[in-house]
Amino acid sequence: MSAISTDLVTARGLRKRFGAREVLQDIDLSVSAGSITVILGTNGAGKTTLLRILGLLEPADEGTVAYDGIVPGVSTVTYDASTRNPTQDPHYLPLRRRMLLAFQHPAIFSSSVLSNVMYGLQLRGVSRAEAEERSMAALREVGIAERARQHASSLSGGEAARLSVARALALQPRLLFLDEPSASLDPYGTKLLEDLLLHMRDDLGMTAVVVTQDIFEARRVADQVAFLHEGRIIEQAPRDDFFTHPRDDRTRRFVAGELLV
Ligand SMILES: Nc1ncnc2c1ncn2[C@@H]1O[C@H](COP(=O)(O)OP(=O)(O)OP(=O)(O)O)[C@@H](O)[C@H]1O
Repeated sequence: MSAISTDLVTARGLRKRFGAREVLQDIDLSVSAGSITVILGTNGAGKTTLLRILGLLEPADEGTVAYDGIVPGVSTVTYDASTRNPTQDPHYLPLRRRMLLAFQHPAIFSSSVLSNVMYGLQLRGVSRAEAEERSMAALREVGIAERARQHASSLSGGEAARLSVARALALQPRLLFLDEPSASLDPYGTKLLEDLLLHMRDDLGMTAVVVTQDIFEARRVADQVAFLHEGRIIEQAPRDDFFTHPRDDRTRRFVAGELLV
């Protein structure tokens, strides 16, 4: 990460409610360009919902998100809660094309593994030949090139997770959102994923926001850590500060593996 870092994503005052339940409250979050920000939190804390809002898959009820320097030639794209359906709104299309969200159970199209990786590239206007070349290279990097012609629905959970990472590698989005990327990976797959994540940051200049419940994974990959608890960001800090000098007692207890009630 460069010494002078700019914030690529700045969320202010995000709130989200499902029925009577307030799932996110007054969320402020900053994501520096070229960094890996890990969102840690307990089950049901709102991590996936926050990722979906930041990734423009879900509207917030209140608040704004500024995306700086993601769309070429456009300094800032601002999202606010008056947009009811950011997924459909053409205003956000150039922004969405520069972002990729990868979920624990990736959306898999009913076609070959290779086509699943190529799809995003072709959607963005990359020629078929180049898309195939980049996709095969990505599948080799994640270790499932021999599955390229196989039907994607026949992949195991861990292989599907690798397919998600291959999509990111092939596409090289400016901003990558990963939801519990190593949840179904074996130790070798987890190491591969974490190494690729660091490679994407260091060599490809990508910025990532990673949701996990695994504090050890956060220690290994994070530049910044945000702790989300019961819909609120309790603390956001550089990794070492977060783990060695947590400011909030709930963060200290979470990091120590204690039950938060
Ligand atoms: N579409 C929805 N409709 C109603 N409630 C929802 C919806 N999506 C999420 N929730 C609720 O919002 C809360 C936060 O869910 P979310 O998936 O964001 O949490 P999480 O931190 O990712 O949890 P986990 O670690 O268990 O995956 C949960 O109580 C969940 O039941």
